[in-house]
Amino acid sequence: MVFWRKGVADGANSSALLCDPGARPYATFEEVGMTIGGHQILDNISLSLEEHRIGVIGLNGSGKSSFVRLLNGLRSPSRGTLKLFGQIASDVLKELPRHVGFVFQNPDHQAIFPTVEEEIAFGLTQLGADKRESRDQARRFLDTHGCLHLAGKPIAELSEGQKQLVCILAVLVMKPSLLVLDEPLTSLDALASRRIRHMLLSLPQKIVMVSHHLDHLESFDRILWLEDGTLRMDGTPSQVLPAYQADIDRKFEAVQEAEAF
Ligand SMILES: Nc1ncnc2c1ncn2[C@@H]1O[C@H](COP(=O)(O)OP(=O)(O)OP(=O)(O)O)[C@@H](O)[C@H]1O
Repeated sequence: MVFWRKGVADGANSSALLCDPGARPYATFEEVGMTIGGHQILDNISLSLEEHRIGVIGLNGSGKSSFVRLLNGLRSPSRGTLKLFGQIASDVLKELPRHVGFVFQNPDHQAIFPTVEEEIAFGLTQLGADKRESRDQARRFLDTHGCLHLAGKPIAELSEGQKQLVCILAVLVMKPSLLVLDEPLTSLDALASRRIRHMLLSLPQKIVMVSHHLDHLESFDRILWLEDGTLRMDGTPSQVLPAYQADIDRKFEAVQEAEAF
């Protein structure tokens, strides 16, 4: 499923679209913070995003999912200024789903239609295609990606890897300029993970991907390391990944030492 807010801009009124999908940077955070229920989740994030491949890392609860949810309007800042595709994010919430495809860790949180074809077709109807046209387009799209054999299959009967692939295709069919992936490969076996990663890296779309697998991010252009809701480090994989790994090693040793006493 693709997340649409009620009244999303459709094909008929596309002249009213405000976002520039080619904007560089496509996202600008100025002292952005987020508080939910009195709990500070993100604080004082200032950065611009324009690289083709950006990885987001950090320990559990560091704010990665909250951060990437800001990019498609699933979450909103409580403080600071967030601009997406050249516009203040809160001014373009309805338009964001056409530019930002969001893939969740668990396909069961995303797929809502009974069959693969319906899941893929839904996004096309949201873009203005009629039902029949969207079904035809969905089948052609599945064919292009070597998945036509899955078209009529119930999503519930697919393997985890097939489900995740369908979720990614359901987002891609709408040709977003940015793909945001929140740990999309976690439940996949090594082969399925590698195949989907290979497919993702061959896409023309810009990608922001959360991952706990540091080796999956080695070829990326930029890594953001979040810690306790703040940006701890921002740089190339060769700068950030070893520093993050060393920090984990230090924390592990500290816990071991504390437990020894
Ligand atoms: N709706 C919410 N209400 C209250 N607290 C929340 C909410 N969503 C997230 N949090 C808290 O915000 C913090 C960051 O959560 P988030 O899911 O962004 O972290 P994460 O880095 O993605 O974690 P993980 O690696 O475990 O997925 C956590 O302490 C979490 O409990």
